[in-house]
Amino acid sequence: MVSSRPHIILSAAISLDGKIATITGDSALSSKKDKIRLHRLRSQMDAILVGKNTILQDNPMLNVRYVKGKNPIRIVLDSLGQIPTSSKIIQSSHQIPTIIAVSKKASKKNLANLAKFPVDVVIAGQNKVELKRLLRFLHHKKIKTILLEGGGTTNWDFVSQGLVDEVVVTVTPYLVGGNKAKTLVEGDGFSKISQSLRLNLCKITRQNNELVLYYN
Ligand SMILES: NC(=O)c1ccc[n+]([C@@H]2O[C@H](COP(=O)([O-])OP(=O)(O)OC[C@H]3O[C@@H](n4cnc5c(N)ncnc54)[C@H](O)[C@@H]3O)[C@@H](O)[C@H]2O)c1
Ligand SMILES: Nc1nc(=O)c(N)c(NC[C@H](O)[C@H](O)[C@H](O)COP(=O)(O)O)[nH]1
Repeated sequence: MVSSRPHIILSAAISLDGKIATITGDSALSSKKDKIRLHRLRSQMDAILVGKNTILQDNPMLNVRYVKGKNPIRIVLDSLGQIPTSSKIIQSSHQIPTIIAVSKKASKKNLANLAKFPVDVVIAGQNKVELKRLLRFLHHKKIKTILLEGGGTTNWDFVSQGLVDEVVVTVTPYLVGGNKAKTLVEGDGFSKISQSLRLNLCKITRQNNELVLYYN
């Protein structure tokens, strides 16, 4: 069957207790070896997608720098178009193609600020970004594969709509606790295990103190 949307791989590092960051938002969980593995995976993807909070918290580059390889297109979900133009992703948009997906709720002022940079602003949805609509657009733009790099809120949006095809999770040797610390998948959650997304474990690799789990 020919798919009408990109293939989506959810990727993250988690603590042993399933968190993707501490209560203060510190997400430096991966070892250097894991970052090298992640960047190799990034270089094989057409695009990387994250939610706005990950940009605010981590100010990531979302590029390939620990290995040689091509940079994927970067996509940020940001309903209101509030991402600061001082963020690394906007500041480096001259070098790496960058898409900001917003809804019709984004203010003219925010859109005008973004328009000062060579970012592609895509309006897809009334209040939030309608993921299926955005994915259709990306598919037309020849984006066949997306690495979904969180955070937990964005992961839930994709999981709850049946839009995750694979999961690659690095289990790191930390117990961080905190009932408000973000977990791999946030949102309302499924009520029943029988309704939740069930995957098949297809590969495990060990990197010293970490395990990388591959599910599809
Ligand atoms: N350990 C890891 O692998 C990893 C990976 C990514 C992020 N993180 C951490 O996760 C935390 C952030 O996670 P989070 O759950 O707070 O936020 P998030 O990064 O998922 O961003 C959520 C925001 O993205 C936007 N968004 C999401 N879905 C949208 C949609 N459908 N339409 C429009 N906008 C949408 C909204 O503004 C929403 O508030 C940070 O602390 C970050 O460090 C960790
Ligand atoms: N595999 C993985 N291990 C981590 O320890 C971690 N924090 C992330 N998190 C993904 C998230 O998107 C981060 O913001 C980027 O990993 C930072 O991205 P850059 O290095 O600046 O490209 N992913």
